[in-house]
Amino acid sequence: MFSIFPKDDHDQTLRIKRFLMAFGAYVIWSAICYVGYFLGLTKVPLYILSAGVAGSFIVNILLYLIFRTGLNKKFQDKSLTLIQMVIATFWIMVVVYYAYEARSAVLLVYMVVLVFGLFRLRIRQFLFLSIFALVNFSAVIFVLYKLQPGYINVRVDIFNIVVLAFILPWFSVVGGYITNLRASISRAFTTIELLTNNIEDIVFVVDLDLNYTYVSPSVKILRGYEPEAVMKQALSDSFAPSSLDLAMRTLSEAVALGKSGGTEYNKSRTLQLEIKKKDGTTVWTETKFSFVRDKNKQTVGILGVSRDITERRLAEEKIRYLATHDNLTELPNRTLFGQMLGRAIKFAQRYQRQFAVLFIDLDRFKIINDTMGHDAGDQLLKEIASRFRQSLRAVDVVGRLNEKDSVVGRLGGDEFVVLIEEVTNLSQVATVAQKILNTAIKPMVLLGEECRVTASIGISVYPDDGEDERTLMKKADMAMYFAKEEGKNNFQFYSQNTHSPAFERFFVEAELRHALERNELYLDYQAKLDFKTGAITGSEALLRWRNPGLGLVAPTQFLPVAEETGLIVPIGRWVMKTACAQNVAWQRQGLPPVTVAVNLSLRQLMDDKLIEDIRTALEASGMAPNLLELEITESIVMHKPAPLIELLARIKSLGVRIALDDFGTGYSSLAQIKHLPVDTLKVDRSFIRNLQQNPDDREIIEAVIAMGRALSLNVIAEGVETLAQDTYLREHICDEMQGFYFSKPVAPDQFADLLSKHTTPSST
Ligand SMILES: Nc1nc2c(ncn2[C@@H]2O[C@@H]3COP(=O)(O)O[C@H]4[C@@H](O)[C@H](n5cnc6c(=O)[nH]c(N)nc65)O[C@@H]4COP(=O)(O)O[C@H]3[C@H]2O)c(=O)[nH]1
Repeated sequence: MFSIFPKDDHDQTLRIKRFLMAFGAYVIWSAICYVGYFLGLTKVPLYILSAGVAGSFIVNILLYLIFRTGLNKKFQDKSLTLIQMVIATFWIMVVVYYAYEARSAVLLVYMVVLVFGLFRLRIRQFLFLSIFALVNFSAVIFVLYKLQPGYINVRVDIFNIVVLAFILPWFSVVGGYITNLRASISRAFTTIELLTNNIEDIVFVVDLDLNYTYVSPSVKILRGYEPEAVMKQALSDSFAPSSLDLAMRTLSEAVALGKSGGTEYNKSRTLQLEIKKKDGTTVWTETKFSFVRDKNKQTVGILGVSRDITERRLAEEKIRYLATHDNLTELPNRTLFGQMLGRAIKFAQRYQRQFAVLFIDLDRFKIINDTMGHDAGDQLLKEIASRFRQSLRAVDVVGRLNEKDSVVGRLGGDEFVVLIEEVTNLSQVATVAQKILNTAIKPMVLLGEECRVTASIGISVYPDDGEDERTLMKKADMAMYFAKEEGKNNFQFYSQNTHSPAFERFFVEAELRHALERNELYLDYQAKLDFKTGAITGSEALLRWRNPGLGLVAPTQFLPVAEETGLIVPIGRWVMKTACAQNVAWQRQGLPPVTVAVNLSLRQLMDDKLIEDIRTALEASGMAPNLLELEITESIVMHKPAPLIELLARIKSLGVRIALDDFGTGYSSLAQIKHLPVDTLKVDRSFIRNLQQNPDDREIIEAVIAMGRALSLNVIAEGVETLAQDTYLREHICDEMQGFYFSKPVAPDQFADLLSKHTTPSST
């Protein structure tokens, strides 16, 4: 279809529109001429008038064709304003010639025509047009003067020429000024348009009534709306329900502050807001608000800049999700479950409600995982997780305690927890527990084979079994072990039975099995001090176990279990490796080299790989062998002397030192000690404890010191707690001491502090 404007050429369309406006002026002018003619105001012959009108129409059609063909673009003045005005001037001057008395009126019309030029012509073009007009007018007057002097009023016409001669240059100056102003405004707009077109952020301005006064074109990209469409919308229509309140509240506060002339809001404010899109979806933005102020620093509106942060939000949400959910089963992990449990406690406290925590362990999971592989194990966990989820009400929470960061990674991954809220009686909990057992036992196909797992469930109830998260988890865990002890595939409520010494022992054993991989073990170090110099000569590494359910467990409680079950071997290996690595770390911190003592139990001494383990610990850490001292209790050596002496000799051949711990209790004689490849005797703490009251203890201590001196062994007193004990031992020329009097066993950092303060002058 024909259109009077060219397609996709904004500038050319604009020029044609202007041209058509000018053409409109021609039409009006022609009509005025005819009206003037018929009213007898002009003596122009009709044929001249018609020829003029037809000529001007032809000229205008030609001009239109020039615009449509784009020929005008070849000219410097693409709008062809000057040509149009020159033609108009000529045509008006012809009419002036015939206008006689109406000359002044026609001149007035010409002045109006000149106003067009004010907006489009440069000074030079205007000057040219002015001279052209002046010459034309003067020529008309001259011709009239010659041909029809009766129509000339010399004084008036000369005055007209003089007025034109003054007015026209002035028009040129004003026109030039306006043209320059328009050019700079247009440049500014182009720059703004360029900026707003090229940034993806939405820039918008609202007035103090919260109506849009500007919206950048980028709104089309972000929201799918044309800027004009947004401008017509209410501001509140822009925000999704999740952000509507926050956005409107913030903006209203800002407006109130702006109106009251507040200055605190000077700094821009950033909010994360969800904004509606045309297609019904939403986009998350970071929107920065700031005041728009006028010259007098009065707030006149609010400027907002919205940036799309949907991807960032999604990434953040994903990170949050990953941090709080188990990857495999997508169940809440320990962290999130802990938070939910915390919330449940607060709720139950406030409304005096009961709830239950179920600790579920899959009975045969490890076997399946080991025999069928991890993939099958994962599949099983996923299946079980979805079964648990389905068998619970929506308000109940099921989580998985996957030890993601543990050394072995997957172990412990077969533990699930369930939170059953709003419990009115325990039979309700028992029903849920039974339902869980029933769903777990249902067969499933793994790698083409039909498998079954059973579950053992321990239950604790708030507030009867505990009022805090840790106690409830611990008791549910203990009850779960009790269920295992009761033959698996059953559930048990926590009760005092679960607390029997036999059960405690079982529980400690079960938990100790995971202690290493769950990083629950750590070492404290106790200083050994040289009596003569007052410097620290070494440390003793002492094993500690902190279990989430049991708390800090004393070595005397768990070491016998470790010893009986053989767990002491891998644990002892870890102790040796860690102690050597720590000792080297102190040296790297610039601290003087001191010995580190590690205790060895009978089971460790009987382990075939002991020598290899010692060597590995030394090599891995790079520690000098003579800085490692192995402590063996006197009683072990005395009861199994023959094979041990050989083993100790092999250990010594590595360059490692050996100390006899708890010395004095085994009644070793000088003759026996003589054959032992040892370096140090550690006087048992029981003799030190009573040395002031008990002369027998003093005698033993003195005998040990003498024995040590006779065999050139280092004698160290352990368990020194008082000044009196310290003084006595010092006076009896004991070599070293260890005990609470100087320092308790402490963490590595604290030991480093101690060491830096108590060094021999030569070693600093
Ligand atoms: N009352 C009192 N006690 C003091 C004083 N100075 C030190 N002690 C305590 O006496 C014990 C010294 O270690 P131990 O005789 O080798 O006795 C150790 C050691 O036989 C064994 N043990 C500790 N760590 C390990 C280890 O890594 N491996 C093996 N196999 N056994 C270890 O556990 C035992 C107990 O260790 P802890 O409970 O740490 O107890 C430590 C220490 O805290 C004092 O002035 N007063």
